[in-house]
Amino acid sequence: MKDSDSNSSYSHVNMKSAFYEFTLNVMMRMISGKRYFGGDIPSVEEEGRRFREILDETFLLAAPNVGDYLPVLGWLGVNRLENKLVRLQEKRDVFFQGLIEQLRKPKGGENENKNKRKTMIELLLSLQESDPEYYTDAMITSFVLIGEEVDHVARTEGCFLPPVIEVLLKSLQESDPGYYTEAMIRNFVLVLLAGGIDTSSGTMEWTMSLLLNHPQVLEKAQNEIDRNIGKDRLVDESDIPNLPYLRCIINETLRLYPPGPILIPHESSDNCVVGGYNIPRGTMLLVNQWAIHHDPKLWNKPKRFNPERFEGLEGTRDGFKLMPFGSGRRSCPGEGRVGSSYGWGDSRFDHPML
Ligand code: HEM
Repeated sequence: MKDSDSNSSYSHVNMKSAFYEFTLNVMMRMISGKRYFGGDIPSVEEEGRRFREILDETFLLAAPNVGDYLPVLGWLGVNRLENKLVRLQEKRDVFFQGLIEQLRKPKGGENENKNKRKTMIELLLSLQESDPEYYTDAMITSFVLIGEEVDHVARTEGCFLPPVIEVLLKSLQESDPGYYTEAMIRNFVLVLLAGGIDTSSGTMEWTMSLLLNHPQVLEKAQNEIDRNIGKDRLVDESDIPNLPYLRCIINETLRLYPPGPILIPHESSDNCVVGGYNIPRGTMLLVNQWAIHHDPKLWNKPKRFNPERFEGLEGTRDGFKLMPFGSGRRSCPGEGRVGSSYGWGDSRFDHPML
């Protein structure tokens, strides 16, 4: 890959680390306002690496648990999963409490106020003045923190979103300390990070691998970027809606290599019938999304990487045939972000290769 920092020609790039660090930076900026990698501050990078170890351990312990299928093993304490989970939770608590404390520290006087970003609540209150019926107090206090609407507000007001932890601490915890406890904030942040980092960086890695192995698709994607963006600047997040072929590539990558091949285990809240089988209430259900995405009855030549099959499709789902973000109430809340930040990340890596 061409090295943008030097006049010299090409250098080897470890794409796995590059995508992981990029995604971790994006997520951490959103959540705590921090950037771990690429800033040349060793102590901050060290904190990033510590966090990565915590995430790796979380995924190792979240792998299918044999005790779920053979409960007797769990009773005998064969893999001591519960002890390991308790120890991991202690480690995670220390890490996230540290993040909370850093953001709680009072920040410097007047200068800080001059450059201060508007908080999300301030933005919403200014909108309330123009449209009080829609932006009611109840709507503002219950506003979903991560969502398209918030993005929209920030964009139309032309400012950045304040970090999620700051909003949780400053506004929500102050207004309802009984509900927004520090344990709740720590776990909320952990779920967002655990759900968002490996899924996004892994998908970027698969996309790059597929593109390098299908040069004609890469060329078509580059032509689309040239036509719509030009060669004088890098792709920006707001360009993504003008890059429909890139969207097809993302969908085809997610079809072939969904980061959650059996989604997250669900539990039936009532007796129900699925595909003719009676499912009692309280049964653990796994959806084999991998099998659906590769089913020859649903897809023409399912093993082939063929982004064109998604031409004309808006979004990232096609009925129940394509559902890389799951479905229903517990589907992925990050879906809206993924098309923009992940597509943007990948296209930035595509672009310098021209
Ligand atoms: C390529 C990127 C991503 C993919 C393919 C993906 C996929 C998924 C899938 C399949 C589920 C389980 C849905 C189900 O069981 O029905 C899920 C859940 C979840 N995802 Fe994502 N995700 C991605 C990125 C993100 C991002 C960026 C975030 C955070 C901003 C995120 C946060 C979450 C959370 C919090 C859940 C749990 C939702 C719940 O249990 O109610 N994900 N994701």
